[in-house]
Parts: sequence; C-alpha cells; structure tokens
Amino acid sequence: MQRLAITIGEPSGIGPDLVVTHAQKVQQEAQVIAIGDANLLQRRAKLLGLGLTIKAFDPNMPAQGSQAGELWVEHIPLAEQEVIGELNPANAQYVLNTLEHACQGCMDGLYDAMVTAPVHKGVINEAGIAFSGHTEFLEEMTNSPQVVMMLATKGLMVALVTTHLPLKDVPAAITEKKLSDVTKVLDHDLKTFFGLSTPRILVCGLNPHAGEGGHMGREEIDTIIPTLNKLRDQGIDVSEPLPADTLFTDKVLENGDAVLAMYHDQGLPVLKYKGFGAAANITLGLPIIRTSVDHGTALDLAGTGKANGGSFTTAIDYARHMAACKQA
Ligand SMILES: NC(=O)c1ccc[n+]([C@@H]2O[C@H](COP(=O)([O-])OP(=O)(O)OC[C@H]3O[C@@H](n4cnc5c(N)ncnc54)[C@H](O)[C@@H]3O)[C@@H](O)[C@H]2O)c1
Ligand SMILES: N[C@H](C(=O)O)[C@H](O)COP(=O)(O)O
Repeated sequence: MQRLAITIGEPSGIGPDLVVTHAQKVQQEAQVIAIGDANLLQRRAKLLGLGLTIKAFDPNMPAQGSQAGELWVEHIPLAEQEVIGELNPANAQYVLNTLEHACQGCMDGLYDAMVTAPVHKGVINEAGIAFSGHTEFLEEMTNSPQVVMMLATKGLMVALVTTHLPLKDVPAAITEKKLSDVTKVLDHDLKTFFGLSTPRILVCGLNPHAGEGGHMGREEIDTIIPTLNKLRDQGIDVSEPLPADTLFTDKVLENGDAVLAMYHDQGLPVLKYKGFGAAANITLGLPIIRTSVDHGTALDLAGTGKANGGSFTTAIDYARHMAACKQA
C-alpha cells in the first residue's frame, strides 16, 4: 500500500479545509498522512461541521488506510494559532517545516509521494525567508540539477522553461543550457510517468508570432531555434518555436503530447482556463514525486466550505499514478 504525505499548506487558507474534507471519504488503497498541526485540522473540521478523528501516524506500523472521518496525522506544531483569512509571518517557518518533513520522508523512502496544499509565497518572504515556490524549494532541498514545473489536466499538459521570476528577467533566463536541460527532463519524465515512448513536444516561441522572423525579437533566432535543432539531433521530438497564441488551438495541439511554454503566464492561464479545479501541478526532475493543487491559498474561502476540492483530488490521483509507475 502506498503512503502519501499531504502538506496542509498555509494555515489561514483553504489547505486545511481540503484535507479534512477529503478525509470524509474511506481511504482503502493508500495511507494518506496529513503533515501539519493536528489541532488546526481539528478546529477546521469543527468549523466546517465535519467529524474528524485524528490518528497519530507511526512510521513503524505497516501502511494502513482509514475509515470515513479518520485522518492520519504527523503533527508539526504551529508557532501561533491561525486566524482564518489572515496571514501571519510567525507561521512561515512552520509551513516550511511541513515541506521539509514531507520531502525528507520521501527521500528516506518513508512516503511514496508528497502532495502539497497551497502555501502563500508572500507571507513567507515577509517573514524574512526567501521563497519563490515549492518547485524551487524542493529543487534546492533535493539538490536536483534541473526541475520542471508542469501543470496537467485531461487533454493538456503544459511545462514551463522559467517559473517564478519577474517578467523582465525572462528573456535572459532562457539560455541554451536552460532550454536544453528543461526539455530533456520533460522528455524523460513524459516517458517514465505518462506512458509516451516518443513524446512530441510543442514549443512556444517567446515573442509575439515567434519573433516574426526577427522583426519582433531575436531570441528565437539566436537561442531557441539552434537549441531545438540540437535536441532534435539527440532524438528528442520537439517542434519549431510556434506562435503561442495559435499553438493553443485544437488543430495544433492534436499534433503533440505536451506544450513547453517559455514563461509562467504564457502557459498557465491557458491550462487553468481549460482545467481549473481538475488540474494538478507536477514537479518533474526530482528524485521524489511531488504534485500539488492548481490554485492558491484562497484566503477568501477558508473555513466557508466553498472551496472546490477537485484539484486536490486530481493531485492525489496523479501522485498515486506516478508512484505506481516508479515502483513498476
Ligand atoms: N500550489 C501552491 O502552493 C500555490 C499555487 C498557486 C498560488 N499560490 C499562492 O497562493 C496565494 C494566493 O494566490 P492568488 O490569490 O493569486 O490565487 P488563488 O488561487 O488563491 O485565488 C484566485 C481565485 O480563485 C479562487 N479559488 C482558488 N482556489 C479555489 C478552490 N479550490 N475552489 C474555489 N475557488 C478557488 C479564489 O477564491 C480566488 O477568487 C499566492 O501567494 C500564490 O503564490 C500557491
Ligand atoms: N505556479 C503555480 C501555479 O500558478 O499554480 C504555483 O505558484 C505553485 O508553484 P509551486 O508549486 O512552485 O509552489
């Protein structure tokens, strides 16, 4: 039986809501273990009118499922009690403690995968801790040479060359090495986890109309096309840089297995428009399996019972599928 570590995310957001709501279902095929403050989970369940029996996780016991309303918990204490909808920098280190615990447990083989509920990047930085996202945090903690952020929903997978950086810094970040390394990780993990023997990757240009022959930017000519040519010579099936506006049409998409976008807001708005609530964020290139929801902390919805748990379930499904592929 698989063991999944679920980090419960920003304490004042909807992460705890998603976890205690999900625990209302019988879990027979995997042991789902919430990593976070047990008292916070109990308070959130009470607020939502849900029954919750906390079961202390014991790593020395064989993996076992749970009945409806039960939740395995690895207790990591909050620094200060949460106020719903109000960010508190005092709890920033607590949030990182949950991530560190889950990641270390995956690296040690205790957990088969980690699934992350949303954290708030701003409040962690306000606490004086540089943090741009789980993706970069896990890359550093696992000492991985190159990770790739990919969001997936039924019928569309979008990976990113660059992730959480200011738009003005994007062109300089797209070097031959970066594009080549990201594409190789994407190609490898599409084969490993998604059953694609020769994945066809559709690559977005950076500039409008993929640079219009150099009249609207030269990055395609100077960097992107030469890199893609080399990758093709190495047996990776990549397209030419395609104008991103028309790439995301059915006629073009049906010729590929995944899209490689140059930056965050080139690829993710399309993915989220298509699949918000039924998509997951997957970090490729890690020595562990990590998936996440496709949304943020939604402070406005915490404790209201209105948070949609579709993406959370999707993230768990992808994690279980990937863990099974890794074990096969
Ligand atoms: N996986 C993650 O940890 C993750 C992902 C995205 C954003 N974030 C972080 O979340 C914080 C807030 O970001 P934001 O305000 O841009 O985005 P957000 O996703 O928190 O909210 C955007 C809108 O979507 C709604 N929404 C979000 N999740 C929902 C759900 N499950 N059901 C129903 N409605 C939902 C919200 O109510 C809001 O109206 C930021 O710090 C951001 O970096 C974290
Ligand atoms: N880029 C993600 C999104 O928009 O959904 C989100 O910020 C989460 O990123 P991390 O998984 O790196 O925290």
